[in-house]
Amino acid sequence: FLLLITKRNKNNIKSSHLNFPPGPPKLPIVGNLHQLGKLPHRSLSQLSNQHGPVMLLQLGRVPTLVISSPDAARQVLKTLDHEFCTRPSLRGPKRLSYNHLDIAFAPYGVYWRDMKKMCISHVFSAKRVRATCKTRSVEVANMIKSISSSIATNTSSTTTSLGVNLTKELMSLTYRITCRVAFGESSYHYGGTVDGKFEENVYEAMALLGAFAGSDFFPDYCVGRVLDVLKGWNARLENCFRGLDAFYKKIIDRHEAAASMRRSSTLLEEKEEEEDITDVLLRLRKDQSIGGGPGGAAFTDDNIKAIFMNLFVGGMGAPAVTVTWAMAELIRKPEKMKKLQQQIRNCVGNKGKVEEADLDQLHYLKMVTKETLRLHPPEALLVPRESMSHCKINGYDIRPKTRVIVNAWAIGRNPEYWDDPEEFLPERFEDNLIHYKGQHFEFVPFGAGRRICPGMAMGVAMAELALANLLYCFDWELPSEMEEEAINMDETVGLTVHKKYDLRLVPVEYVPP
Ligand code: HEM
Repeated sequence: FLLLITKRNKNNIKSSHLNFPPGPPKLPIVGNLHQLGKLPHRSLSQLSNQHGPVMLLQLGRVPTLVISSPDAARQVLKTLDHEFCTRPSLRGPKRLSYNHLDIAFAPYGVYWRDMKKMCISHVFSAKRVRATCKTRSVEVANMIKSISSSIATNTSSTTTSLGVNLTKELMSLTYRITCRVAFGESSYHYGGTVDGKFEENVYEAMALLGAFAGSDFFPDYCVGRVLDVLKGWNARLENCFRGLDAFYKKIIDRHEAAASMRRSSTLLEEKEEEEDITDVLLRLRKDQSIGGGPGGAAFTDDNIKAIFMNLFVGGMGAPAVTVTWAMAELIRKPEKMKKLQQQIRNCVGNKGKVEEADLDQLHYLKMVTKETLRLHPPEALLVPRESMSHCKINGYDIRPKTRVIVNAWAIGRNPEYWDDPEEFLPERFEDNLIHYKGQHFEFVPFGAGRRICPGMAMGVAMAELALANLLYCFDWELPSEMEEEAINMDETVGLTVHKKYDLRLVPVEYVPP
Protein backbone atom coordinates (compact mmCIF):
# COMPACT_ATOMS: atom_id res chain seq x y z
CA PHE A 1 0.00 0.00 0.00
CA LEU A 2 2.85 2.35 0.97
CA LEU A 3 4.58 1.48 -2.27
CA LEU A 4 1.46 2.47 -4.22
CA ILE A 5 1.21 5.81 -2.41
CA THR A 6 4.89 6.49 -3.02
CA LYS A 7 4.49 5.64 -6.72
CA ARG A 8 1.42 7.87 -7.06
CA ASN A 9 3.22 10.77 -5.33
CA LYS A 10 6.21 10.30 -7.59
CA ASN A 11 3.92 10.52 -10.65
CA ASN A 12 2.26 13.64 -9.25
CA ILE A 13 5.61 15.29 -8.64
CA LYS A 14 6.65 14.39 -12.17
CA SER A 15 3.39 15.75 -13.60
CA SER A 16 3.68 18.99 -11.68
CA HIS A 17 6.96 19.69 -13.47
CA LEU A 18 5.40 19.17 -16.84
CA ASN A 19 4.02 21.91 -19.00
CA PHE A 20 0.86 20.51 -20.62
CA PRO A 21 -0.89 22.24 -23.53
CA PRO A 22 -3.75 24.54 -22.54
CA GLY A 23 -7.34 23.39 -22.84
CA PRO A 24 -10.84 24.13 -21.54
CA PRO A 25 -11.85 23.11 -18.00
CA LYS A 26 -13.27 19.61 -17.82
CA LEU A 27 -16.22 17.98 -16.11
CA PRO A 28 -15.90 14.93 -13.87
CA ILE A 29 -16.07 11.58 -15.76
CA VAL A 30 -16.87 12.94 -19.25
CA GLY A 31 -14.04 15.49 -19.28
CA ASN A 32 -14.60 17.57 -22.44
CA LEU A 33 -16.69 14.98 -24.32
CA HIS A 34 -19.79 17.17 -24.13
CA GLN A 35 -17.94 19.89 -26.06
CA LEU A 36 -17.42 17.79 -29.21
CA GLY A 37 -20.93 18.54 -30.48
CA LYS A 38 -22.45 17.21 -33.70
CA LEU A 39 -19.77 18.72 -35.92
CA PRO A 40 -16.51 18.06 -34.02
CA HIS A 41 -14.28 19.72 -36.64
CA ARG A 42 -16.15 23.00 -36.07
CA SER A 43 -16.42 22.73 -32.26
CA LEU A 44 -12.73 21.85 -31.97
CA SER A 45 -11.81 24.74 -34.24
CA GLN A 46 -13.76 27.17 -32.02
CA LEU A 47 -12.14 25.76 -28.87
CA SER A 48 -8.71 26.11 -30.49
CA ASN A 49 -9.42 29.77 -31.25
CA GLN A 50 -9.74 30.26 -27.49
CA HIS A 51 -7.04 27.89 -26.22
CA GLY A 52 -4.48 27.74 -29.00
CA PRO A 53 -3.47 25.53 -31.94
CA VAL A 54 -1.91 22.95 -29.61
CA MET A 55 -4.73 22.10 -27.21
CA LEU A 56 -5.24 19.29 -24.73
CA LEU A 57 -8.70 17.87 -24.06
CA GLN A 58 -9.86 15.00 -21.91
CA LEU A 59 -12.36 12.97 -23.92
CA GLY A 60 -13.85 10.58 -21.37
CA ARG A 61 -10.72 8.92 -20.00
CA VAL A 62 -8.56 9.66 -23.01
CA PRO A 63 -6.16 12.63 -23.12
CA THR A 64 -6.50 14.06 -26.62
CA LEU A 65 -4.20 16.53 -28.32
CA VAL A 66 -5.87 18.72 -30.93
CA ILE A 67 -3.66 20.32 -33.60
CA SER A 68 -5.12 23.25 -35.53
CA SER A 69 -2.31 25.23 -37.18
CA PRO A 70 -0.01 24.46 -40.12
CA ASP A 71 3.07 24.94 -37.93
CA ALA A 72 1.89 22.49 -35.26
CA ALA A 73 0.75 20.06 -38.00
CA ARG A 74 4.26 20.15 -39.49
CA GLN A 75 5.67 19.11 -36.12
CA VAL A 76 3.24 16.21 -35.70
CA LEU A 77 3.20 14.99 -39.32
CA LYS A 78 6.84 15.64 -40.25
CA THR A 79 9.37 16.65 -37.58
CA LEU A 80 8.01 14.25 -34.96
CA ASP A 81 6.27 11.86 -37.37
CA HIS A 82 8.23 8.96 -35.82
CA GLU A 83 6.58 9.73 -32.44
CA PHE A 84 3.05 10.21 -33.79
CA CYS A 85 2.69 7.62 -36.53
CA THR A 86 0.79 4.95 -34.64
CA ARG A 87 -3.00 4.66 -34.40
CA PRO A 88 -5.06 4.20 -31.24
CA SER A 89 -6.83 0.86 -30.99
CA LEU A 90 -10.52 1.64 -31.49
CA ARG A 91 -13.32 -0.87 -31.10
CA GLY A 92 -14.98 -0.72 -34.57
CA PRO A 93 -11.79 -0.53 -36.67
CA LYS A 94 -10.24 -3.32 -34.61
CA ARG A 95 -13.09 -5.76 -35.37
CA LEU A 96 -13.55 -4.80 -39.01
CA SER A 97 -9.81 -5.01 -39.68
CA TYR A 98 -9.49 -8.52 -38.23
CA ASN A 99 -7.57 -7.23 -35.24
CA HIS A 100 -5.56 -4.57 -37.06
CA LEU A 101 -4.41 -6.61 -40.05
CA ASP A 102 -5.11 -3.68 -42.40
CA ILE A 103 -3.09 -0.54 -43.19
CA ALA A 104 -5.31 2.33 -42.02
CA PHE A 105 -5.88 1.23 -38.43
CA ALA A 106 -2.85 -1.00 -37.78
CA PRO A 107 -0.46 0.22 -35.10
CA TYR A 108 2.95 1.42 -36.30
CA GLY A 109 5.38 -1.49 -36.51
CA VAL A 110 6.98 -3.99 -38.83
CA TYR A 111 3.63 -5.49 -39.89
CA TRP A 112 2.13 -2.12 -40.88
CA ARG A 113 5.36 -1.06 -42.63
CA ASP A 114 5.59 -4.26 -44.71
CA MET A 115 1.90 -4.24 -45.55
CA LYS A 116 1.90 -0.57 -46.61
CA LYS A 117 5.07 -1.02 -48.68
CA MET A 118 3.62 -4.07 -50.38
CA CYS A 119 0.29 -2.38 -51.12
CA ILE A 120 1.99 0.80 -52.39
CA SER A 121 3.97 -1.33 -54.87
CA HIS A 122 1.14 -3.58 -55.99
CA VAL A 123 -2.26 -2.14 -55.10
CA PHE A 124 -1.93 1.66 -55.10
CA SER A 125 0.95 2.00 -57.60
CA ALA A 126 0.84 4.41 -60.56
CA LYS A 127 0.85 1.34 -62.80
CA ARG A 128 -2.29 -0.04 -61.16
CA VAL A 129 -3.99 3.36 -61.27
CA ARG A 130 -3.31 3.35 -65.05
CA ALA A 131 -4.43 -0.27 -65.38
CA THR A 132 -7.79 0.55 -63.80
CA CYS A 133 -8.40 3.58 -66.03
CA LYS A 134 -10.80 1.69 -68.31
CA THR A 135 -12.95 0.62 -65.35
CA ARG A 136 -13.35 4.23 -64.21
CA SER A 137 -14.13 5.32 -67.73
CA VAL A 138 -16.81 2.62 -68.24
CA GLU A 139 -18.48 3.31 -64.91
CA VAL A 140 -18.46 7.11 -65.36
CA ALA A 141 -20.06 6.56 -68.81
CA ASN A 142 -22.71 4.39 -67.10
CA MET A 143 -23.45 7.18 -64.63
CA ILE A 144 -23.78 9.71 -67.47
CA LYS A 145 -26.13 7.30 -69.31
CA SER A 146 -28.23 6.86 -66.19
CA ILE A 147 -28.53 10.66 -65.79
CA SER A 148 -29.40 11.09 -69.49
CA SER A 149 -32.07 8.42 -69.32
CA SER A 150 -33.57 10.05 -66.23
CA ILE A 151 -34.05 13.18 -68.38
CA ALA A 152 -35.63 11.12 -71.14
CA THR A 153 -37.90 8.90 -69.04
CA ASN A 154 -39.09 11.34 -66.38
CA THR A 155 -41.76 13.77 -67.32
CA SER A 156 -39.98 17.05 -67.80
CA SER A 157 -41.85 18.55 -64.86
CA THR A 158 -40.54 15.90 -62.41
CA THR A 159 -36.95 16.37 -63.51
CA THR A 160 -37.07 20.13 -63.35
CA SER A 161 -38.86 20.19 -60.02
CA LEU A 162 -36.79 17.56 -58.18
CA GLY A 163 -33.60 17.21 -60.22
CA VAL A 164 -31.24 14.24 -60.22
CA ASN A 165 -29.91 13.04 -56.87
CA LEU A 166 -26.18 13.56 -57.48
CA THR A 167 -25.21 12.47 -53.97
CA LYS A 168 -26.68 9.01 -54.65
CA GLU A 169 -25.37 8.79 -58.24
CA LEU A 170 -21.84 9.56 -57.05
CA MET A 171 -21.84 7.12 -54.13
CA SER A 172 -23.13 4.41 -56.42
CA LEU A 173 -20.43 5.29 -58.98
CA THR A 174 -17.55 4.98 -56.51
CA TYR A 175 -19.06 1.77 -55.11
CA ARG A 176 -19.18 0.18 -58.57
CA ILE A 177 -15.66 1.34 -59.44
CA THR A 178 -14.25 0.02 -56.16
CA CYS A 179 -16.05 -3.33 -56.59
CA ARG A 180 -14.69 -3.82 -60.08
CA VAL A 181 -11.16 -2.71 -59.19
CA ALA A 182 -11.09 -4.91 -56.08
CA PHE A 183 -13.04 -7.96 -57.20
CA GLY A 184 -12.99 -7.87 -60.99
CA GLU A 185 -15.65 -7.78 -63.62
CA SER A 186 -17.45 -11.02 -62.88
CA SER A 187 -17.29 -11.39 -59.12
CA TYR A 188 -18.97 -8.20 -58.25
CA HIS A 189 -22.00 -9.22 -60.26
CA TYR A 190 -22.30 -11.95 -57.73
CA GLY A 191 -24.46 -14.76 -59.04
CA GLY A 192 -25.55 -12.53 -61.91
CA THR A 193 -26.78 -9.66 -59.76
CA VAL A 194 -24.94 -7.15 -57.63
CA ASP A 195 -25.02 -8.39 -54.06
CA GLY A 196 -27.16 -5.68 -52.48
CA LYS A 197 -26.44 -7.00 -49.00
CA PHE A 198 -22.76 -6.31 -49.51
CA GLU A 199 -23.46 -2.71 -50.48
CA GLU A 200 -25.68 -2.31 -47.39
CA ASN A 201 -22.94 -3.75 -45.19
CA VAL A 202 -20.33 -1.40 -46.65
CA TYR A 203 -22.51 1.61 -45.77
CA GLU A 204 -23.10 0.17 -42.30
CA ALA A 205 -19.32 -0.29 -41.84
CA MET A 206 -18.80 3.34 -42.83
CA ALA A 207 -21.43 4.46 -40.32
CA LEU A 208 -19.90 2.33 -37.55
CA LEU A 209 -16.38 3.55 -38.26
CA GLY A 210 -17.58 7.15 -38.33
CA ALA A 211 -19.15 6.89 -34.87
CA PHE A 212 -16.94 6.36 -31.84
CA ALA A 213 -17.91 3.55 -29.50
CA GLY A 214 -18.34 4.25 -25.80
CA SER A 215 -15.37 1.98 -25.11
CA ASP A 216 -13.17 4.24 -27.28
CA PHE A 217 -13.51 6.99 -24.67
CA PHE A 218 -13.55 4.74 -21.60
CA PRO A 219 -11.19 1.99 -22.74
CA ASP A 220 -10.39 0.40 -19.39
CA TYR A 221 -13.78 0.92 -17.76
CA CYS A 222 -16.90 -1.20 -17.97
CA VAL A 223 -19.03 1.95 -18.42
CA GLY A 224 -17.88 2.14 -22.07
CA ARG A 225 -18.66 -1.50 -22.75
CA VAL A 226 -22.06 -1.22 -21.03
CA LEU A 227 -22.90 1.85 -23.13
CA ASP A 228 -22.03 -0.05 -26.32
CA VAL A 229 -24.30 -2.96 -25.36
CA LEU A 230 -27.17 -0.68 -24.35
CA LYS A 231 -26.96 1.30 -27.59
CA GLY A 232 -27.02 -1.94 -29.59
CA TRP A 233 -23.65 -0.94 -31.03
CA ASN A 234 -21.98 -4.29 -30.36
CA ALA A 235 -24.75 -6.22 -32.12
CA ARG A 236 -24.61 -3.91 -35.15
CA LEU A 237 -20.83 -4.28 -35.36
CA GLU A 238 -21.00 -8.05 -35.13
CA ASN A 239 -23.75 -8.32 -37.77
CA CYS A 240 -21.87 -6.06 -40.13
CA PHE A 241 -18.62 -7.98 -39.59
CA ARG A 242 -20.30 -11.33 -40.31
CA GLY A 243 -22.02 -10.03 -43.45
CA LEU A 244 -18.81 -8.58 -44.87
CA ASP A 245 -16.77 -11.61 -43.89
CA ALA A 246 -19.10 -14.06 -45.63
CA PHE A 247 -19.05 -12.00 -48.82
CA TYR A 248 -15.25 -11.64 -48.81
CA LYS A 249 -14.96 -15.40 -48.38
CA LYS A 250 -17.09 -16.03 -51.45
CA ILE A 251 -14.97 -13.60 -53.46
CA ILE A 252 -11.72 -15.26 -52.37
CA ASP A 253 -13.08 -18.79 -53.01
CA ARG A 254 -14.28 -17.78 -56.45
CA HIS A 255 -10.90 -16.27 -57.37
CA GLU A 256 -9.04 -19.33 -56.09
CA ALA A 257 -11.30 -21.64 -58.09
CA ALA A 258 -10.73 -19.57 -61.25
CA ALA A 259 -6.95 -19.62 -60.68
CA SER A 260 -6.88 -23.38 -60.22
CA MET A 261 -8.98 -23.86 -63.37
CA ARG A 262 -6.48 -21.74 -65.28
CA ARG A 263 -3.62 -23.82 -63.92
CA SER A 264 -5.27 -27.18 -64.71
CA SER A 265 -6.22 -26.16 -68.23
CA THR A 266 -3.64 -25.08 -70.75
CA LEU A 267 -4.54 -21.45 -70.16
CA LEU A 268 -1.65 -19.19 -69.28
CA GLU A 269 -1.60 -17.32 -65.97
CA GLU A 270 -3.57 -14.08 -66.10
CA LYS A 271 -1.57 -11.12 -67.36
CA GLU A 272 -0.60 -8.75 -64.58
CA GLU A 273 -2.50 -5.82 -66.11
CA GLU A 274 -5.68 -7.89 -66.26
CA GLU A 275 -5.56 -8.86 -62.61
CA ASP A 276 -7.98 -7.35 -60.12
CA ILE A 277 -6.80 -6.55 -56.60
CA THR A 278 -8.03 -9.89 -55.23
CA ASP A 279 -5.85 -11.69 -57.81
CA VAL A 280 -2.89 -9.50 -56.83
CA LEU A 281 -3.34 -10.18 -53.12
CA LEU A 282 -3.75 -13.93 -53.69
CA ARG A 283 -0.60 -13.95 -55.84
CA LEU A 284 1.33 -12.08 -53.13
CA ARG A 285 0.06 -14.52 -50.55
CA LYS A 286 1.28 -17.44 -52.66
CA ASP A 287 4.69 -15.79 -53.22
CA GLN A 288 5.09 -15.06 -49.54
CA SER A 289 4.03 -18.42 -48.19
CA ILE A 290 7.70 -19.38 -48.07
CA GLY A 291 9.32 -16.32 -46.53
CA GLY A 292 6.36 -15.37 -44.34
CA GLY A 293 3.89 -12.52 -44.85
CA PRO A 294 4.10 -8.91 -43.72
CA GLY A 295 6.04 -8.52 -40.48
CA GLY A 296 7.05 -12.17 -40.66
CA ALA A 297 3.50 -13.29 -39.81
CA ALA A 298 1.50 -15.78 -41.84
CA PHE A 299 -0.34 -14.17 -44.74
CA THR A 300 -3.88 -15.53 -44.50
CA ASP A 301 -7.33 -14.78 -45.90
CA ASP A 302 -7.85 -12.39 -42.98
CA ASN A 303 -5.02 -10.13 -44.18
CA ILE A 304 -6.68 -9.92 -47.58
CA LYS A 305 -10.11 -9.24 -46.08
CA ALA A 306 -8.66 -6.45 -43.92
CA ILE A 307 -7.26 -4.77 -47.04
CA PHE A 308 -10.71 -5.08 -48.72
CA MET A 309 -12.13 -3.13 -45.80
CA ASN A 310 -9.63 -0.29 -46.37
CA LEU A 311 -10.38 -0.19 -50.10
CA PHE A 312 -14.11 0.19 -49.57
CA VAL A 313 -14.14 2.34 -46.50
CA GLY A 314 -11.29 4.60 -47.65
CA GLY A 315 -11.93 4.43 -51.36
CA MET A 316 -15.63 5.03 -51.80
CA GLY A 317 -16.81 7.81 -49.55
CA ALA A 318 -14.12 10.47 -49.91
CA PRO A 319 -14.02 10.73 -53.74
CA ALA A 320 -17.85 10.81 -53.99
CA VAL A 321 -18.11 13.41 -51.24
CA THR A 322 -15.44 15.56 -52.94
CA VAL A 323 -17.36 15.68 -56.24
CA THR A 324 -20.63 16.42 -54.45
CA TRP A 325 -19.09 19.37 -52.60
CA ALA A 326 -17.48 20.62 -55.83
CA MET A 327 -20.84 20.57 -57.65
CA ALA A 328 -22.55 22.25 -54.68
CA GLU A 329 -19.94 25.04 -54.65
CA LEU A 330 -20.07 25.47 -58.44
CA ILE A 331 -23.86 25.73 -58.63
CA ARG A 332 -23.60 28.61 -56.15
CA LYS A 333 -20.96 30.29 -58.33
CA PRO A 334 -22.34 29.94 -61.90
CA GLU A 335 -19.51 32.02 -63.43
CA LYS A 336 -16.96 29.53 -62.10
CA MET A 337 -19.00 26.59 -63.35
CA LYS A 338 -19.18 28.20 -66.82
CA LYS A 339 -15.43 28.89 -66.81
CA LEU A 340 -14.70 25.25 -65.99
CA GLN A 341 -17.19 23.95 -68.56
CA GLN A 342 -15.67 26.14 -71.26
CA GLN A 343 -12.20 24.85 -70.51
CA ILE A 344 -13.36 21.24 -70.56
CA ARG A 345 -15.45 21.63 -73.73
CA ASN A 346 -12.69 23.54 -75.57
CA CYS A 347 -10.18 20.86 -74.68
CA VAL A 348 -12.37 17.82 -75.41
CA GLY A 349 -14.24 19.20 -78.41
CA ASN A 350 -16.89 16.87 -79.80
CA LYS A 351 -15.30 13.64 -78.56
CA GLY A 352 -18.45 12.94 -76.53
CA LYS A 353 -16.69 12.28 -73.21
CA VAL A 354 -13.71 13.34 -71.13
CA GLU A 355 -10.98 10.70 -70.90
CA GLU A 356 -8.35 10.38 -68.20
CA ALA A 357 -5.66 11.38 -70.70
CA ASP A 358 -7.41 14.80 -71.01
CA LEU A 359 -7.27 15.57 -67.29
CA ASP A 360 -3.66 16.83 -67.23
CA GLN A 361 -4.56 19.68 -69.57
CA LEU A 362 -7.53 20.81 -67.48
CA HIS A 363 -5.75 23.23 -65.16
CA TYR A 364 -8.87 24.92 -63.85
CA LEU A 365 -10.36 21.51 -62.98
CA LYS A 366 -7.25 20.79 -60.87
CA MET A 367 -7.70 24.15 -59.11
CA VAL A 368 -11.38 23.39 -58.43
CA THR A 369 -10.43 19.99 -56.97
CA LYS A 370 -7.84 21.58 -54.69
CA GLU A 371 -10.17 24.35 -53.56
CA THR A 372 -12.90 21.80 -52.80
CA LEU A 373 -10.49 19.71 -50.75
CA ARG A 374 -9.29 22.83 -48.91
CA LEU A 375 -12.80 23.92 -47.88
CA HIS A 376 -14.27 20.43 -47.51
CA PRO A 377 -11.60 17.88 -46.63
CA PRO A 378 -13.75 14.73 -46.45
CA GLU A 379 -11.71 13.38 -43.54
CA ALA A 380 -11.78 16.68 -41.70
CA LEU A 381 -9.89 15.34 -38.65
CA LEU A 382 -7.70 12.90 -40.65
CA VAL A 383 -7.52 9.45 -39.00
CA PRO A 384 -6.62 9.64 -35.28
CA ARG A 385 -3.02 9.01 -34.25
CA GLU A 386 -1.38 8.33 -30.90
CA SER A 387 1.89 9.48 -29.34
CA MET A 388 4.36 6.65 -28.76
CA SER A 389 6.64 8.28 -26.19
CA HIS A 390 7.03 11.47 -24.20
CA CYS A 391 7.77 14.43 -26.51
CA LYS A 392 7.35 18.18 -26.81
CA ILE A 393 5.40 20.38 -29.21
CA ASN A 394 5.76 24.17 -29.02
CA GLY A 395 7.40 23.62 -25.62
CA TYR A 396 4.41 21.67 -24.28
CA ASP A 397 4.84 18.19 -22.87
CA ILE A 398 2.91 15.40 -24.58
CA ARG A 399 2.64 12.13 -22.73
CA PRO A 400 2.83 8.72 -24.36
CA LYS A 401 -0.51 7.21 -25.43
CA THR A 402 -2.09 10.64 -25.96
CA ARG A 403 -4.65 10.47 -28.80
CA VAL A 404 -3.84 13.02 -31.52
CA ILE A 405 -6.34 14.73 -33.81
CA VAL A 406 -5.14 16.98 -36.65
CA ASN A 407 -7.93 19.34 -37.67
CA ALA A 408 -7.32 19.53 -41.45
CA TRP A 409 -10.59 21.44 -41.84
CA ALA A 410 -9.48 24.26 -39.48
CA ILE A 411 -5.99 24.32 -41.01
CA GLY A 412 -7.40 24.79 -44.53
CA ARG A 413 -9.36 27.82 -43.30
CA ASN A 414 -6.59 29.42 -41.24
CA PRO A 415 -6.76 33.17 -42.01
CA GLU A 416 -3.02 33.59 -41.43
CA TYR A 417 -2.35 31.37 -44.43
CA TRP A 418 -5.37 31.85 -46.68
CA ASP A 419 -6.93 35.11 -47.91
CA ASP A 420 -10.73 35.10 -47.68
CA PRO A 421 -10.52 31.58 -46.24
CA GLU A 422 -14.29 30.95 -46.28
CA GLU A 423 -14.64 31.85 -49.99
CA PHE A 424 -14.68 29.20 -52.75
CA LEU A 425 -11.93 30.70 -54.94
CA PRO A 426 -10.17 28.11 -57.14
CA GLU A 427 -8.08 30.93 -58.67
CA ARG A 428 -6.08 31.14 -55.42
CA PHE A 429 -4.18 28.07 -56.67
CA GLU A 430 -3.32 29.73 -60.01
CA ASP A 431 0.08 31.13 -59.14
CA ASN A 432 1.12 29.03 -56.24
CA LEU A 433 2.63 25.61 -55.95
CA ILE A 434 0.67 24.54 -52.89
CA HIS A 435 -0.33 20.93 -53.29
CA TYR A 436 -2.08 18.28 -51.23
CA LYS A 437 0.77 15.78 -51.48
CA GLY A 438 1.95 16.21 -47.90
CA GLN A 439 4.64 18.90 -48.29
CA HIS A 440 2.47 21.95 -47.49
CA PHE A 441 1.09 21.84 -43.99
CA GLU A 442 -1.53 24.53 -44.58
CA PHE A 443 -3.26 22.03 -46.88
CA VAL A 444 -3.38 18.43 -45.65
CA PRO A 445 -6.61 16.74 -46.88
CA PHE A 446 -4.68 13.46 -47.38
CA GLY A 447 -2.56 13.78 -44.22
CA ALA A 448 1.24 13.67 -44.49
CA GLY A 449 4.26 11.70 -43.35
CA ARG A 450 4.39 7.94 -42.93
CA ARG A 451 0.62 7.66 -42.62
CA ILE A 452 -0.23 9.73 -45.70
CA CYS A 453 -3.11 8.36 -47.79
CA PRO A 454 -1.79 5.80 -50.29
CA GLY A 455 -5.02 5.99 -52.34
CA MET A 456 -4.56 9.67 -53.23
CA ALA A 457 -3.89 9.11 -56.95
CA MET A 458 -6.77 6.64 -57.30
CA GLY A 459 -9.15 8.89 -55.34
CA VAL A 460 -8.27 12.04 -57.31
CA ALA A 461 -8.53 10.19 -60.64
CA MET A 462 -12.04 8.98 -59.71
CA ALA A 463 -13.15 12.41 -58.52
CA GLU A 464 -11.73 14.43 -61.42
CA LEU A 465 -12.99 12.10 -64.14
CA ALA A 466 -16.50 12.10 -62.67
CA LEU A 467 -16.58 15.88 -62.18
CA ALA A 468 -15.19 16.63 -65.65
CA ASN A 469 -17.76 14.38 -67.34
CA LEU A 470 -20.69 15.74 -65.34
CA LEU A 471 -19.71 19.23 -66.46
CA TYR A 472 -18.89 18.28 -70.06
CA CYS A 473 -22.09 16.33 -70.73
CA PHE A 474 -24.63 18.56 -69.00
CA ASP A 475 -25.43 22.10 -68.04
CA TRP A 476 -26.81 22.24 -64.53
CA GLU A 477 -29.66 24.20 -63.00
CA LEU A 478 -31.30 24.42 -59.62
CA PRO A 479 -34.53 22.42 -59.24
CA SER A 480 -37.68 24.45 -58.83
CA GLU A 481 -38.55 22.45 -55.70
CA MET A 482 -35.84 21.68 -53.13
CA GLU A 483 -33.71 24.61 -54.30
CA GLU A 484 -33.11 25.49 -50.67
CA GLU A 485 -31.59 22.08 -49.98
CA ALA A 486 -29.42 22.19 -53.10
CA ILE A 487 -27.74 25.45 -52.13
CA ASN A 488 -27.76 24.70 -48.40
CA MET A 489 -24.17 23.87 -47.39
CA ASP A 490 -24.94 22.38 -43.95
CA GLU A 491 -22.75 19.44 -43.05
CA THR A 492 -23.23 16.17 -41.29
CA VAL A 493 -20.52 13.89 -39.95
CA GLY A 494 -20.04 10.16 -40.43
CA LEU A 495 -16.82 8.65 -41.63
CA THR A 496 -16.59 11.74 -43.84
CA VAL A 497 -17.93 15.26 -43.47
CA HIS A 498 -20.60 15.42 -46.14
CA LYS A 499 -23.50 17.55 -47.25
CA LYS A 500 -26.42 17.24 -44.83
CA TYR A 501 -29.02 17.29 -47.62
CA ASP A 502 -28.57 15.24 -50.77
CA LEU A 503 -27.54 17.40 -53.72
CA ARG A 504 -30.29 17.44 -56.35
CA LEU A 505 -29.64 19.37 -59.56
CA VAL A 506 -31.36 19.53 -62.92
CA PRO A 507 -29.27 18.29 -65.86
CA VAL A 508 -29.70 19.82 -69.32
CA GLU A 509 -28.09 17.71 -72.03
CA TYR A 510 -25.20 19.48 -73.81
CA VAL A 511 -24.88 18.82 -77.51
CA PRO A 512 -21.37 19.58 -78.80
CA PRO A 513 -21.42 21.88 -81.86
C1 HEM B 1 -10.53 12.12 -52.16
C2 HEM B 1 -10.10 10.94 -51.79
C3 HEM B 1 -9.41 10.61 -50.48
C4 HEM B 1 -9.14 11.39 -49.37
C5 HEM B 1 -9.45 12.88 -49.17
C6 HEM B 1 -8.43 10.55 -48.42
C7 HEM B 1 -7.96 10.98 -47.17
C8 HEM B 1 -7.22 10.22 -46.31
C9 HEM B 1 -6.67 10.68 -45.05
C10 HEM B 1 -6.86 12.07 -44.48
C11 HEM B 1 -5.98 9.65 -44.48
C12 HEM B 1 -5.24 9.68 -43.13
C13 HEM B 1 -3.85 10.21 -43.32
C14 HEM B 1 -3.07 10.46 -42.05
O1 HEM B 1 -3.35 9.86 -41.01
O2 HEM B 1 -2.13 11.29 -42.10
C15 HEM B 1 -6.10 8.52 -45.36
C16 HEM B 1 -5.52 7.30 -45.14
C17 HEM B 1 -5.73 6.21 -45.94
N1 HEM B 1 -6.44 6.17 -47.13
FE1 HEM B 1 -7.29 7.74 -48.07
N2 HEM B 1 -8.31 9.30 -48.93
C18 HEM B 1 -8.89 9.28 -50.19
C19 HEM B 1 -8.96 8.21 -51.05
C20 HEM B 1 -8.53 6.94 -50.77
C21 HEM B 1 -8.68 5.80 -51.64
C22 HEM B 1 -9.31 5.86 -53.04
C23 HEM B 1 -8.16 4.73 -50.98
C24 HEM B 1 -8.06 3.30 -51.42
C25 HEM B 1 -8.34 2.85 -52.60
C26 HEM B 1 -7.65 5.20 -49.70
C27 HEM B 1 -7.03 4.40 -48.75
C28 HEM B 1 -6.43 4.88 -47.60
C29 HEM B 1 -5.66 4.05 -46.67
C30 HEM B 1 -5.40 2.55 -46.82
C31 HEM B 1 -5.21 4.88 -45.65
C32 HEM B 1 -4.38 4.51 -44.43
C33 HEM B 1 -2.90 4.90 -44.57
C34 HEM B 1 -2.09 4.57 -43.33
O3 HEM B 1 -2.63 4.55 -42.22
O4 HEM B 1 -0.88 4.33 -43.46
N3 HEM B 1 -7.91 6.54 -49.61
N4 HEM B 1 -6.85 8.89 -46.48
